[in-house]
Amino acid sequence: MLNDVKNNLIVSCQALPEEPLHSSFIMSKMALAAKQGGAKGIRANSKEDIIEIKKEVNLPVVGIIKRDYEGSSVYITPTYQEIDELLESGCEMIAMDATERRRPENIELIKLVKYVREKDPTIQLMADIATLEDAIQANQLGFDCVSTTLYGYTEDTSNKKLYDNDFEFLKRIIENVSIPVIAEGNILTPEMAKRCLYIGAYAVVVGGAITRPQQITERFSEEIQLG
Ligand SMILES: CC(=O)N[C@H](C=O)[C@@H](O)[C@H](O)[C@H](O)COP(=O)(O)O
Repeated sequence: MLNDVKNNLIVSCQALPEEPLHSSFIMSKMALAAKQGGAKGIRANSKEDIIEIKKEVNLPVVGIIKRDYEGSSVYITPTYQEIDELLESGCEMIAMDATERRRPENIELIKLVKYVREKDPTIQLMADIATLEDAIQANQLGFDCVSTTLYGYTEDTSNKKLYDNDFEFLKRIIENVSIPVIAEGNILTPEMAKRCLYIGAYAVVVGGAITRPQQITERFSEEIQLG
């Protein structure tokens, strides 16, 4: 999958149960629209959505399963259960939370990496990270790439955005790991996506700015009210 998306756009097509577009059918059409617009890969949540998306487009898919467990704030592919479901989904890459936070049942990240490698050596692994330390650890654990997905979304980084100080965090990750670094999270415009690639990101994942109309509308209505 990495070869297919190099220097290109991956569109994240996700709508959680509480969101207006929650539906595997709608996500498959979002993926089709993304493909028609030039996306070279799709990021998607849940086995059901991935299966529907795969029927509609022939693009490689980064699969995740978001699931909440009591006592852990890790929710992106947290346990073996979600990995088993993704292995059945047909996705080409699995992304998982690779932060140093405690996982459900204290499962160690390295064990999940080994599990995927044993079950299906052809599937690539993306580490969703929030700090430089997470990225370095993911590199050492043998992930195929890291993505800045969780920067700004953990207890320690909650006041941050990827685009702060001209993507300073992204630059720091690129300087310190040897695997491809994907820019993901709060990339709101084509110019920002281009800037990430110029800085040295391997590929860019854009979600809400393309596939979450409630977020897009909010930015318009806020701006109008400010005016
Ligand atoms: C933090 C978290 O749970 N991120 C999720 C990860 O899959 C998605 O909700 C995001 O849409 C995705 O990362 C793309 O980011 P953005 O929608 O900002 O372009």
